[in-house]
Amino acid sequence: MPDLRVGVLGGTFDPIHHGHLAAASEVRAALDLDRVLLVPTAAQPFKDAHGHAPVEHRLAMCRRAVAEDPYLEVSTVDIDRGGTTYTVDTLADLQSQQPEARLFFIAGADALARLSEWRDADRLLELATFVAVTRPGHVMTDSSGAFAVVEAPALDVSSTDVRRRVGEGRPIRYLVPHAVADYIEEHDLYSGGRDD
Ligand SMILES: Nc1ncnc2c1ncn2[C@@H]1O[C@H](COP(=O)(O)OP(=O)(O)OP(=O)(O)O)[C@@H](O)[C@H]1O
Ligand SMILES: O=C(O)c1ccc[n+]([C@@H]2O[C@H](COP(=O)([O-])O)[C@@H](O)[C@H]2O)c1
Repeated sequence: MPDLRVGVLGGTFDPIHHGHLAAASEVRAALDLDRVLLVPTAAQPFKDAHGHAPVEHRLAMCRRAVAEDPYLEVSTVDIDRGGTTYTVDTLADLQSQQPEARLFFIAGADALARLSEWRDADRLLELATFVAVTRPGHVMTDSSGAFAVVEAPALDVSSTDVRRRVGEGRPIRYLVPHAVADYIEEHDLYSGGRDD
């Protein structure tokens, strides 16, 4: 039986936006993946977890965002493990859940720029094929050829921008799925104007 080809897009997703979804969708098609898992972090090692929306909200928004795409799924592997989220653990746990899968870890150019500082950086490239996606405003720094590179649709949207807009009372429709915009409104997220 041929290997299952599974993409893994880890993220804080505070909140998930169309840049994430377009990148996941592009990589899935470009690399002929069977599916892409969106994996919300419990606590990203380089970010202050207390500054972020509670994991329940970040997870709920991810679930709403993928509801209508048969190729995208949400995995709670990092949330279930808890503590600080290290990708070396994410990949090991996903591989033991799906021994037949070949994993493709997807990250934007900004995230991969600091890959050498990630836990067990040397081992990571053995656990998955790393896929770098282009992102407006961020230069792809890797010239080692260690990553597969996929040109994502150039959507210049960030979670920081979405949070800031909500805080300023500006629209976020068309930057995030409608179901995510509705969720943010229903739960009054980000209205304090935090922009970290
Ligand atoms: N617009 C985008 N295009 C391509 N990749 C993206 C885009 N936005 C985020 N990514 C990638 O998705 C992954 C998860 O990103 P993350 O959840 O940190 O979103 P973010 O918009 O960068 O958030 P923040 O503004 O809070 O730092 C990272 O690998 C990041 O590089
Ligand atoms: O493993 C690490 O040391 C490590 C350090 C920084 C980021 N990551 C992972 O990179 C992914 C993207 O993170 P972020 O902050 O851009 O959403 C997410 O899955 C993080 O867990 C992982």
